[in-house]
Amino acid sequence: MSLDWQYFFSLFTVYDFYEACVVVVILSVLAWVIGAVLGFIIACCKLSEKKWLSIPTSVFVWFFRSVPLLVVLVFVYNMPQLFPSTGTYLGIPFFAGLVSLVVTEAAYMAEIHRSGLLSVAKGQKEAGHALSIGFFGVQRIIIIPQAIRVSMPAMINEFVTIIKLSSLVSAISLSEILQVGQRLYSQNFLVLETLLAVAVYYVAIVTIFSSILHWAEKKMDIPSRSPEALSDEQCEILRQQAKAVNNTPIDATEKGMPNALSLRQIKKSYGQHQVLKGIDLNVKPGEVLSIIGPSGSGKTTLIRTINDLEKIDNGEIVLFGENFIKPKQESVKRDVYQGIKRIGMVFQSFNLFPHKTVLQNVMIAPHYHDKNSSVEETKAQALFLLDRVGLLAHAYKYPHQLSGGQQQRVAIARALAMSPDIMLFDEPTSALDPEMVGEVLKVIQDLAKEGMTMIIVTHEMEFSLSVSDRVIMMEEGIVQVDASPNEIINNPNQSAEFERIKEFMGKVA
Ligand SMILES: Nc1ncnc2c1ncn2[C@@H]1O[C@H](COP(=O)(O)OP(=O)(O)OP(=O)(O)O)[C@@H](O)[C@H]1O
Repeated sequence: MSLDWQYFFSLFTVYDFYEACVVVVILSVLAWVIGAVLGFIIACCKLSEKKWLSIPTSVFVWFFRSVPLLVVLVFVYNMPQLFPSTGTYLGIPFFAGLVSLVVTEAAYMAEIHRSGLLSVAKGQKEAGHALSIGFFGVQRIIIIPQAIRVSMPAMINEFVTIIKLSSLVSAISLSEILQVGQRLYSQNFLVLETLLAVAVYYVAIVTIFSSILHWAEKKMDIPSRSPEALSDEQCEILRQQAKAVNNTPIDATEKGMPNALSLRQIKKSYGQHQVLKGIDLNVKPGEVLSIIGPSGSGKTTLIRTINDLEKIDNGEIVLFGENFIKPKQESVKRDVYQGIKRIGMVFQSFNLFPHKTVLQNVMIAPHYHDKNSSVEETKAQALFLLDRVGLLAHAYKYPHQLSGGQQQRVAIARALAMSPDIMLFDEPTSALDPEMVGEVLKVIQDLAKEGMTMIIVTHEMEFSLSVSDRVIMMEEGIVQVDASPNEIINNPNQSAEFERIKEFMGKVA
């Protein structure tokens, strides 16, 4: 027996096949898009801490991933027997097929989106929070674009699966490609030739759409983008556009000026482990404070409480005499967000947004908060800040194209873009190679000279002595020493505490 090739080729002129192809494409695209959106909502609910959201959605995913599509399909198509009012839509094979594909795909897509969302580093959310961007803003601008990039290859794969699964809808008499083929071979019994043609139609659809989606995926692939550094001439043009950010330091000598920060009896525990044991600390406007101490003494935890990245259990933090942070149950969201806006934070691991250019990273917070400013205005100020940290030439690069030191300088510019009254630095040089430490410390030093109020957690002992007005040494969750660099170095009263801090500094340096 041999195949009837003439008949096989004639099947590519059958109009019904082309009509069926359109049905398959519309059904698949709709199922993919609706499934992706629904799947995203389900993934967010599944990740929620609220049990009434996470439990039902987990059950939904578990159920529809377990039941074969064919069963869902036949069940949905026959649903009007149970609920006659649904017959208007579910009695139509196309709608019954679409509903079945959507619920099944939503369950699969939810798992794809969940892994995408989980893949976005925790630091990204924290960086958004530190820029006082609200929950939905963080999701929209920072988390979702990154999660979708991670999910994209699996989602493309899912589209191919949907196209193939759409052939099952022939079971409820939808006139799709397989059904047209079945109709033909039931008349002439040329089964193999017809199924071969059916396969070619499916392969063609899958190939065309996979190519389009792979092209889109490539367009979204940030690591493959590598914009060049700008030339001196290009930098000069940008420099002309740059506009100074109005960041006049607060006049500390002004009469009646309250403390920039007052920490009162701050306590914080992780489970049974009390990390902060009642910290009292006042920081005057314009003061530079370094926090040093052995590993695990609570330095990072303390600085993170100052912009609400860690909740406090007890005490309060007052910002320029105004209510700011209180324990969770007493906390006023508005006070917290208003306060965070006045504080810039620089993290050990930079936490730049990898899907945004250097310039966009710096523009993101002012653009989000100041709806009255034009994009040009925000851009001009961002260019000014980038020039100030020596990175104007890298404005259009992505974070992955920069060295650690450069990334940290962008992070400083990003924090300064909010015109903060206080800057917090959490071990800003710990993740850097030794040769890059200097360039970051220089930027911090310049800020200190300009009168910026700063709290710096650092292991750079010499730097802390040279740049700070006061050095705080923490040990086991309490402030052991609070003194000026001069007192520490000269120790005029032969204080045992200062000897201890000198000994510690000697060991670390
Ligand atoms: N999210 C957390 N959950 C549980 N324990 C934590 C958490 N974060 C910090 N800790 C614990 O709190 C203590 C203080 O940690 P912290 O990071 O504040 O110390 P550190 O002084 O900054 O140390 P290092 O200099 O090594 O960064 C440590 O014992 C740490 O294990």
